[in-house]
Amino acid sequence: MKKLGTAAILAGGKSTRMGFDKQLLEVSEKRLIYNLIDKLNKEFEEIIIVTNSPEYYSDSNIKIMEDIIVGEGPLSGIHAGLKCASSQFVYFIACDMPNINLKYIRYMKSKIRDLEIYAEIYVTRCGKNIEPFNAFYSKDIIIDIENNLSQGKRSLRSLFEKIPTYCIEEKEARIFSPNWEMFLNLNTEEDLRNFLGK
Ligand SMILES: Nc1nc2c(ncn2[C@@H]2O[C@H](COP(=O)(O)OP(=O)(O)OP(=O)(O)O)[C@@H](O)[C@H]2O)c(=O)[nH]1
Ligand SMILES: [Mg+2]
Repeated sequence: MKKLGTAAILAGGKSTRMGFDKQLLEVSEKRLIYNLIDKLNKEFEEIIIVTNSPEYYSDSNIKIMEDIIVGEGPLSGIHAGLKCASSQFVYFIACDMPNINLKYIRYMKSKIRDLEIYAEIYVTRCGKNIEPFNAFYSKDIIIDIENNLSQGKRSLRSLFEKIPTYCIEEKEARIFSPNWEMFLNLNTEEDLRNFLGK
């Protein structure tokens, strides 16, 4: 199996804070998710959208995957993305993250390929927290996600605590994205207005 090569976009959330389905977000009259796909195509051979509304994507040749364990939040999406992926590690991004940074993706890939450490998740630290997206997860953790969800553990944090996780330090990541724009996510209408400069 190839080590790298698959990217997955999570697009199956409830968008409660935004008030409309975020997978339909538009920037300059183009659907944001298609911008993400165009960029990811430069760095990945396989792109998967994990959504529960496949009808939104009839016009595209990307892979569409629906949640297998439905209704458990981001872990549902990561689980389905990993199941569907043909590479060992999968890059995950959320459909509301407009600033994909290809240089940082390449940097993370080089860590996965070249570091002589064992990790199944590659994420970035931000203060005391961990950024769950713009990150890589291994197919080997599918079973751990299933175990967590069967015990009602829906948080990504409980996953990071139990699985060998490599954290890129905030200082290191800021070299690529000084204002942390590569982790920006548009959760509310205000976030969207600020992003569009309106
Ligand atoms: N496939 C899938 N993706 C999900 C699910 N829940 C959240 N996501 C995705 O995970 C990412 C981060 O989630 P949030 O930003 O909290 O999105 P959300 O849950 O739709 O928004 P809120 O309801 O406002 O919290 C987004 O890309 C969501 O689409 C789910 O149950 N399935
Ligand atoms: Mg969000």
